[in-house]
Amino acid sequence: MGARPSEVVFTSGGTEADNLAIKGLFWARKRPRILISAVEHHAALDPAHWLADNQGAVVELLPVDAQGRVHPDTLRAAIDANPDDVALVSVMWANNEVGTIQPVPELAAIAHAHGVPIHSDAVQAIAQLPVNFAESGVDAMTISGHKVGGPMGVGALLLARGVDPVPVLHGGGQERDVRSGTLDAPAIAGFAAAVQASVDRRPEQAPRLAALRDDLVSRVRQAVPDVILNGDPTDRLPGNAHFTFPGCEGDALLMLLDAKGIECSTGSACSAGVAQPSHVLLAMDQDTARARGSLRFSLGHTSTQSDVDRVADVIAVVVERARRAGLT
Ligand SMILES: Cc1ncc(COP(=O)(O)O)c(C=O)c1O
Repeated sequence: MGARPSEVVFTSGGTEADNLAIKGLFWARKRPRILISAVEHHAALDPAHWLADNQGAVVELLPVDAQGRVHPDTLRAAIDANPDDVALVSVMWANNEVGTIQPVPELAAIAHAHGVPIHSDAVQAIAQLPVNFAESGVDAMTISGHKVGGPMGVGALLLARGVDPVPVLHGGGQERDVRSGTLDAPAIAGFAAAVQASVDRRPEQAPRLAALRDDLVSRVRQAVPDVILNGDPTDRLPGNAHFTFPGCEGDALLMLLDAKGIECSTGSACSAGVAQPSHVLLAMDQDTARARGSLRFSLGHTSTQSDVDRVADVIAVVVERARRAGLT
């Protein structure tokens, strides 16, 4: 991934890596403003909000366009307002709900032009997109084992040389003294193998997934003509298709599809079960009803054409039934 061994700080997963980057850089920089995109995963948003509630941080949510992208001019204007006050910037590589890819190298160049460190959560991206830590220009990058087919409970913060966040965990001084604690070597070995396999296989997997996803999108559109594809139509994670089915409750769709053996997700998988419209869709200027009628299909290395065929075969009937059940 373009990181030197000394730039890999192992953690217990993406959540810890995001917390270390955001809290640690905020504490190290001793400046108030945290510029963070409005569509981040809660693992990045919540530590920023916690710092605002408890440590005097000023969190500025960078707005996104209707496709979920932070425009470079938006970041430039936010930093320019007072460059000396900015502790850090955090913008994810690709969104976990709608799949939109952010212009991270461009954003990194803007942050660096002002001497501000930038963190990117690349948890969703590394198996599906060419992500190179050194070339991206970011100072800190979050990755996680279980999103690349590796074990749960292990991840890493890639941390450029000379970037020194204040530790969240203090103790034995492991991992550059940034993350103390005896490392879970078996989990790390599994994580390393999974990252290696996913990076090696990406050149054939990504186009295969994109073709399956495109087929899924076009057949869902044929079956449900008023369906809306959320996120960027092309510049998105190859395995992501995120739809709004107008007039439906996402949870009703989820249950009807589950009964037919199809697993998908409303909102972020990590926050499913919490009956709130997705903050990502709301940030994309969607109204609550549209946000609540949304569903994400994720394709991965085990997905096949017959999985897509199955969705295409049942989606019209399922949507019809969910519409009759109505919005609550
Ligand atoms: C974009 C993103 N960041 C962070 C996380 C949290 O990672 P972990 O579950 O390894 O703590 C997730 C998990 O889904 C994610 O999708």
